[in-house]
Amino acid sequence: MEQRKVDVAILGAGTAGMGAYRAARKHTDNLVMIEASHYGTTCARVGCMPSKLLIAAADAAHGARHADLFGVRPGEVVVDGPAVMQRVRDERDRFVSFVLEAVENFPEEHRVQGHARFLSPHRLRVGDDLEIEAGRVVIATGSRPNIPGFLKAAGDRLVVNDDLFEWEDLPESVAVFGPGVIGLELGQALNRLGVRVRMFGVGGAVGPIQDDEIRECALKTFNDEFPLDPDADTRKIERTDDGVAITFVDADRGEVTETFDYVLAATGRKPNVDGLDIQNTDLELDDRGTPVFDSYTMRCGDSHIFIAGDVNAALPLLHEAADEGRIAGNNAGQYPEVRAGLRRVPLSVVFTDPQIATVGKTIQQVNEDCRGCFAVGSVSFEGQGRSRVVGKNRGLLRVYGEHGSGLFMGAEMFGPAAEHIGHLLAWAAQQRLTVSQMLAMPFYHPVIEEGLRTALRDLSHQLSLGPKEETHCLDCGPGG
Ligand SMILES: Cc1cc2nc3c(=O)[nH]c(=O)nc-3n(C[C@H](O)[C@H](O)[C@H](O)COP(=O)(O)OP(=O)(O)OC[C@H]3O[C@@H](n4cnc5c(N)ncnc54)[C@H](O)[C@@H]3O)c2cc1C
Ligand SMILES: NC(=O)c1ccc[n+]([C@@H]2O[C@H](COP(=O)([O-])OP(=O)(O)OC[C@H]3O[C@@H](n4cnc5c(N)ncnc54)[C@H](O)[C@@H]3O)[C@@H](O)[C@H]2O)c1
Repeated sequence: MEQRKVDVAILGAGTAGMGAYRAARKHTDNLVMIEASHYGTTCARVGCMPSKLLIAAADAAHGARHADLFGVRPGEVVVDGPAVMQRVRDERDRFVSFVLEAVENFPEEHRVQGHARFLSPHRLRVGDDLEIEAGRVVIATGSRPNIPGFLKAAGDRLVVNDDLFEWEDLPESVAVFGPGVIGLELGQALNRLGVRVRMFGVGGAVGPIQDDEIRECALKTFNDEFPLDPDADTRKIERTDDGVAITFVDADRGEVTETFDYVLAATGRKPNVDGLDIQNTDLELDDRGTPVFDSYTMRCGDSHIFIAGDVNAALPLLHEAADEGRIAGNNAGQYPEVRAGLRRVPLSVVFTDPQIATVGKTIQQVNEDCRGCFAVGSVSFEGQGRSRVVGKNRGLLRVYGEHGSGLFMGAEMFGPAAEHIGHLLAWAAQQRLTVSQMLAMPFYHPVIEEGLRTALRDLSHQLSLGPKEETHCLDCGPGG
């Protein structure tokens, strides 16, 4: 058995692990980054990037099909499945190659391949023939799809996001289980590429939406495109000669059976803690078996172990994994000195059409923090000038502010350009701006952001800080 002794060991070479490695290396050259599988990160290989590539193809098809709105008739729209999937893979491989290049630039002695697990708080076993004694450890092992047992009846036709990007062609039909972020993004994209899609949820959830009015609006809009039951009653799943037969209760038709080529499990992700023999660390675990940690230092209890990225199940997003990795790596490197790192205002974007953005506190958190003393401003994008001009006039934005202080607290949006408006709102929340300060900022004309101004004016009025928003106000140009 080979033995090594290092100052810092990092488990996982994803976004969080690589960030941790770079930060820790500023403090010591005696460190290792251990990767159980492929280098390249979840984001580039099977996550953010290939999903957005598929969505880009879907947007192109959708745009061509709806050009008629503008009097433009491109003719029959043909989706060439193999060409769509080829571009997804080619561009994906390009993104992955940049990550691989970065890893190859790390000194060879810093890179170890094999599955790591704890033998004791300071000792790690990697594969069968390496033992590492580590002064400090960063756990950055990511997450994997969580597949409910009943979906296994789909047999070889059960797929997760990783499999989908390897398809050589588009199938005829896909049943998507889980209308969460992954299910909505991939399901809508497949549907727009001509694949028959039906979406099955549980408990009524739609993506990350917490505001009931936004959820209603999103649910109705998605259902105009493909059937999405957020609380489906699925009776039976069976692998047949033709694919997968799913028996479920349809609101209009009662119990029906529909056959699909594939079942996509998008039913949430599971932190990769279970393969770590975490019980050998003596760390305190929460009721899901995840180590209890400080979200500013990423330190587990008062130990020498830090945890960053999807594995801690707190904010499973790319920019959060990068921040957490940096904080964890820095603290592991300079241990026993441990410092709080910069955490940002929560921001998430779902790349559906319309997009979903959530910013700052949820409506439930605002209610709790303000003890009920808050107001909501809103705007519908149906009549909003710029949104109508570009034919993207669907959706709703709701902004939350505190009575008295006039502080902007958070927002949820289902609408056009939510990826951009979400950023403006997150920057305002992080600067702790009041609604009046936000309204003092410039707004160009005609832009979708004028819709944000309308929502803020409404909020200002609801907080008794400003007049009622005029309908068709002329200083905003038509349709603010
Ligand atoms: C389909 C999809 C789309 C997404 N889209 C977006 C998006 O648009 N925007 C966004 O912000 N986020 C998105 N995400 C989320 C984002 O990809 C993750 O939050 C991010 O990649 C997490 O990085 P990580 O470093 O924690 O994990 P990973 O990148 O998964 O890295 C963990 C690494 O640890 C390794 N590992 C596991 N166990 C061990 C072990 N015992 N020993 C050694 N190594 C081990 C794994 O092999 C893996 O390489 C998406 C995710 C998916 C699945
Ligand atoms: N645009 C982005 O930023 C982006 C894109 C994709 C993924 N992600 C990240 O990846 C994480 C994981 O995504 P996800 O979509 O797997 O998880 P999720 O938690 O967003 O959604 C899972 C969905 O599956 C549903 N579900 C659970 N069990 C079910 C069952 N038995 N039948 C039907 N539905 C069921 C849940 O109610 C939920 O709606 C997200 O939380 C997000 O942080 C982000």
